[in-house]
Amino acid sequence: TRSTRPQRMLKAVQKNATKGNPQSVISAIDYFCKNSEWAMNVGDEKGSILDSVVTEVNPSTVLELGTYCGYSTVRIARLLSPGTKLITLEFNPAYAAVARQIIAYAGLQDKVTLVEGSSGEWIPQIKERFGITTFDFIFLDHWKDQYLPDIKLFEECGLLRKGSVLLADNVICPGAPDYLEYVRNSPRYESRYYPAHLEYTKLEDGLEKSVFLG
Ligand SMILES: O=c1[nH]cnc2c(O)cc(-c3ccc(F)cc3)c(Cl)c12
Ligand SMILES: [Mg+2]
Repeated sequence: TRSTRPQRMLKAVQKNATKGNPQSVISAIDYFCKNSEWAMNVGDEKGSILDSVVTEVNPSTVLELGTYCGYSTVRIARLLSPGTKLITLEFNPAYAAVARQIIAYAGLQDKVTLVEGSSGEWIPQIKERFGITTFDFIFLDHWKDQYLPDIKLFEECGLLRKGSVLLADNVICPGAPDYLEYVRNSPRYESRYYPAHLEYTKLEDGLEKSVFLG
């Protein structure tokens, strides 16, 4: 049967990237998406903004919602201090299977814990399962309708501390208007929009960075 787009992306990484070299994996995926098939990775333009926020925060505890093929997982993990690990949640088992291989090809498997399941199911279990008290950095890149319920769940589960940084992809395209309204109007967050474009296109999109004020 015909391969899937994530499987073709993995083949492109294995063909064009250098094992153990995260930057070459990132470049190989961007090349594949620009020249062969569009795919919903955060991409190089928004990815550079992601890099700058991760570098600024220099987090000890990191959560990513929405692994897909692991492109942003690799972008984040390559910037973490030695000994720091990130947890990434993926609902789709086929995506998770490809992501594990792409993360391993980049040589970052020891810095990543990939969990298969839904954010709603897993967020309440994180403290006890992973010994986390609060997250320094959270990247929301799963399903737009889940952004708002999940940020409320973070608050309810006591997973945020004064200064926790949440960065959300796709707040314009496909768009998360209820999430934006919440973080921009809540007195508990300081929010800022980073304008950019939908990955590999000229369509408007951007990232929303929200700092929890406690
Ligand atoms: O579902 C998504 N999760 C995480 N990131 C996503 C993303 O970066 C882009 C898109 C998207 C946007 C426009 C379009 F025409 C088709 C797909 C989606 Cl749908 C997601
Ligand atoms: Mg996205």
